[in-house]
Amino acid sequence: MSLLRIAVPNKGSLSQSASDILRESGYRQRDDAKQLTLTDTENGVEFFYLRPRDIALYVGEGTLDVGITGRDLLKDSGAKAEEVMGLGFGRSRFRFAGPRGVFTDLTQLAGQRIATSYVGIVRSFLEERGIDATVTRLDGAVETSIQLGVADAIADVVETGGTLRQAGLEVFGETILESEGVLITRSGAVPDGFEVFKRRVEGVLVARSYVMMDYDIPTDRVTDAVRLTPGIESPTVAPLHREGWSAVRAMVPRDGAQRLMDELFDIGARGILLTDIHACRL
Ligand SMILES: Nc1ncnc2c1ncn2[C@@H]1O[C@H](COP(=O)(O)OP(=O)(O)OP(=O)(O)O)[C@@H](O)[C@H]1O
Ligand SMILES: O=P(O)(O)OC[C@H]1O[C@H](OP(=O)(O)OP(=O)(O)O)[C@H](O)[C@@H]1O
Ligand SMILES: [Mg+2]
Repeated sequence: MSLLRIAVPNKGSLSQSASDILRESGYRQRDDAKQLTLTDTENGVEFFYLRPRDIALYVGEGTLDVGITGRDLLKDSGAKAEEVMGLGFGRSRFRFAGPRGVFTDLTQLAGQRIATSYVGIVRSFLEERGIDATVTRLDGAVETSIQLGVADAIADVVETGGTLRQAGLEVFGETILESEGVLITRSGAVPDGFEVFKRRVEGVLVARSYVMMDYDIPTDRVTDAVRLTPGIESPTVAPLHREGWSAVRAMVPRDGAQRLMDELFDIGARGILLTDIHACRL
């Protein structure tokens, strides 16, 4: 059987998190940052560690079957690859920014020079809005280009906003794109072995966002309790040895789990336990 060929970021913001999610999904990952490829025959996959910016290209061409990259990089590449799912890490916003107090509106960009590492995204965004500006590609440290007189405004990845602040810049206009790490395949293609890979990764994402909740409750209040913890399919309800009591087990979203415990306690639940889930198949 042929191996599923997967592209993984070799450097940058997405690299560590991408390897982590693959490892949690049960795949082997390199332990030397200089390693270029890794074959995991047991799991039927082969990993290629590549620049995140190049990954959509390889996948779009069909050279590699699956890739992990940023949504912004995928969009910027114009490659014939499509997002299968967001992976919840490497979250950022792609924004226009300029010197403090200079720009308030996107229309002011007309006739200006804009520096960015994401020329594809910026050009199509401006074109859609009929704004005519000069877009210049820089490799990085885009924030400094205004001070150096190369550009009037920039478009760049903003995470905490710290870099912009340091450069005396501020964002303006609507957010161009909300980005995160994404799983991609060639447009319209479902490579052999992809379903299993996808299910494993999905299992990790669910395990990260859900926890298992167990509690005991008087049987006459089970209906109310189950309304609070409906689970994914439906909660498990089992009789306790103690007459008139039941045990309930259900997966609940990690966010808000503490509040849920308070509410369950209020309606009479006791022995409420929260447990991490490490992996699952739904
Ligand atoms: N704080 C951040 N800075 C840069 N990119 C980020 C950040 N957070 C998430 N990302 C995402 O990482 C991807 C860019 O990865 P890439 O490796 O090209 O650049 P990088 O993380 O800036 O690394 P470097 O510039 O050090 O090579 C994009 O999808 C971007 O949205
Ligand atoms: O909002 P913040 O939390 O400050 O993060 C955003 C900054 O991080 C990235 O730069 P990076 O460090 O990758 O350098 P680069 O510009 O050379 O890519 C990005 O290009 C922004 O400059
Ligand atoms: Mg960078």
